[in-house]
Amino acid sequence: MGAGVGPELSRVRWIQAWRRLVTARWRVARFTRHGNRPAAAAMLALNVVLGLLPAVFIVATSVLIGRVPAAVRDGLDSAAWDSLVTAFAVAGAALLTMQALSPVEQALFSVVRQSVDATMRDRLMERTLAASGMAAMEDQRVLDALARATSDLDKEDEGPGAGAAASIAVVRNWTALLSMATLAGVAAGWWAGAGVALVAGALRWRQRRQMRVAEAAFTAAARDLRGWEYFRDLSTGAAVAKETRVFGLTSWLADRTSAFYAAYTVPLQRIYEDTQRREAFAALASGIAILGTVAAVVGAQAAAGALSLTAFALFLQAAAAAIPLGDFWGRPDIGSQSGLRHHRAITDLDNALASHRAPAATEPTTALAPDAPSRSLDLVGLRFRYPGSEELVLDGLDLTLQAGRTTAIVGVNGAGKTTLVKLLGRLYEPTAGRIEVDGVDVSTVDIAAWRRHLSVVFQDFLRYELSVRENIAAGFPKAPVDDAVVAQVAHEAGVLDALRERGLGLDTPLARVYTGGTDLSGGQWQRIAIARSLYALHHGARVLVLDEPTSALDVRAEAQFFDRFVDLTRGATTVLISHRFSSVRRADDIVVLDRGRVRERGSHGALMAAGGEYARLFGLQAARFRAGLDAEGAPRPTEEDR
Ligand SMILES: Nc1ncnc2c1ncn2[C@@H]1O[C@H](COP(=O)(O)OP(=O)(O)OP(=O)(O)O)[C@@H](O)[C@H]1O
Repeated sequence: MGAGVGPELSRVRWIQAWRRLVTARWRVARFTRHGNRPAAAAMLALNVVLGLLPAVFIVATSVLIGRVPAAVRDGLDSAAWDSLVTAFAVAGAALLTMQALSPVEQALFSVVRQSVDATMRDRLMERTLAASGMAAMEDQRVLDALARATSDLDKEDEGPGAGAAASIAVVRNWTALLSMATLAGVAAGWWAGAGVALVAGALRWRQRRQMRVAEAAFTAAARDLRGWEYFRDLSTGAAVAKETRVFGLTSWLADRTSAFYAAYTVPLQRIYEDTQRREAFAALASGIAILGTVAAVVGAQAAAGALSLTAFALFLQAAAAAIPLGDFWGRPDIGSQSGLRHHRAITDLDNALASHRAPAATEPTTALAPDAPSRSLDLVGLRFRYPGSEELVLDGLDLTLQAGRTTAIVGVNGAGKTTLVKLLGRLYEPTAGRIEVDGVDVSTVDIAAWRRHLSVVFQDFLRYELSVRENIAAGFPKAPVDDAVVAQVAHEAGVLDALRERGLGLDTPLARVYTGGTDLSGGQWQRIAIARSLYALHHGARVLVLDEPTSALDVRAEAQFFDRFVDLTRGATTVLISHRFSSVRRADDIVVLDRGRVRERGSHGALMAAGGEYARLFGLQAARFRAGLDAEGAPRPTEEDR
């Protein structure tokens, strides 16, 4: 029984491998559905024609050669001469048509490639943005597949678009190869045609195998490739120019870049050389042996007069044209290999993202009142550990945030403050426990609807290379920009005055790469982020979360901001995270977070009177401020110093 299972299993494996190969190629070809279909159809028709034209040329020139003896014998007015001229005209027309159609085919290749790439880019964005939380974007498998799926987009000869276009372009080469083998068969017998097809096919197989082996090595080297790309961009990017120069990191960066480059290219090169040496030689030697035998037999037949001159010329030309078609096909080969790579990356990405997709809701989502929370936001027994981590960052946190009031959260580095912000934004789901809005478990609320209730200033907020207006209006992108509100919140956040002092306005691009553009100081950027969150409040957000919103503001600016804080937040439920006790003291409620739990809680007065951790830290900071030092003990800079 065991003897029978082996061949059966290997047959099944072959069938599976073949199906995988064909299915993947078919799927890559079907990328064309997402692009310019008329261009793809025209390209297909053109490639069939271009694939047949060499055969037309070879038949015509063979007929021409065959007619030469008769034409020479019978003279210019003979039928043989006329047919020689006709054959010459057909060969010339075939050649000229090939020359004329090739650039049109190239242009259609670009149209198909670009149109497919544009759609695939949008689909990739949709896929990744559809992941509602952060866990997917921190998953190595997702990041890896995403990097592979995006790395070839918009390249001239690589990517899904080039893959789709290449699936059509290969039709030309296969048509040409098959027509050459057919011609050789017609001219000298089926066995001669089969010999030509066998040699060209074997060379083709070796070529594709070499590409597959290199591809596998390339995939294995993906990590080194990412390292190389990272260090290459780092060493040429403007963002790091200051630090690399000040710390003299230039040669260190250059060494790292070269090391990663070598790590990913050297193994590839070795594989390439190995397969080139062993297999190319084997394929070439067997090719020469087969083709040599076939040519010798055909030549002997011709010499014996068993083959006409036309048939002999046809065989020779068809064989000579077929063999190079077994070699590397350039654009079609690079494109189809890259298309397969992209297809694999997309499949991997979908699989990796699927594990992060929330299970389909079994119950209808709960609707929130537009003014929720009107009573409270409750964190109930909240526990959380980051995916892949053992450490419990939040460990049974119970906390009620009164609606319309400001709760400040303080705590040492790593206490879990920012993690709490992420959970409030549902960038992660709690490991246990829940967040309730007026008694409604927020996990039962539509995530987009909940986020519309929320406005957040993240510690690492985004600095868009857009105008001041667009940077602020990003707080509520769903509605047309409301200029009056933009100006109002820019004024409230203190950014308008700072810009006007420099002769700048809301239209100023916040990037030096644009004409009239500028960059802002750290504190000024922070004011933009505050303005953005206030803009969201104007558009219906009810919960405002500020994670270290004034860390880059100077003392005077910070004091001014908090003087108007209650007025600015207009009764929103506000969570303020800060290391600066001077800014949290005015909060209605202060919570000291320690290792993911509430350690102390109360008003500033109550906590000071209790003489606990808050009082100790407050006293420490106040003493440092009196000594002219900041919270970390360094001399306190002004905003303009930054
Ligand atoms: N994405 C992440 N994956 C794994 N662990 C993380 C991640 N982000 C933060 N942590 C860990 O979670 C803990 C809490 O981090 P968190 O950023 O919430 O602290 P924090 O109180 O905001 O600190 P800080 O005052 O320095 O901003 C830390 O131990 C941190 O190392």
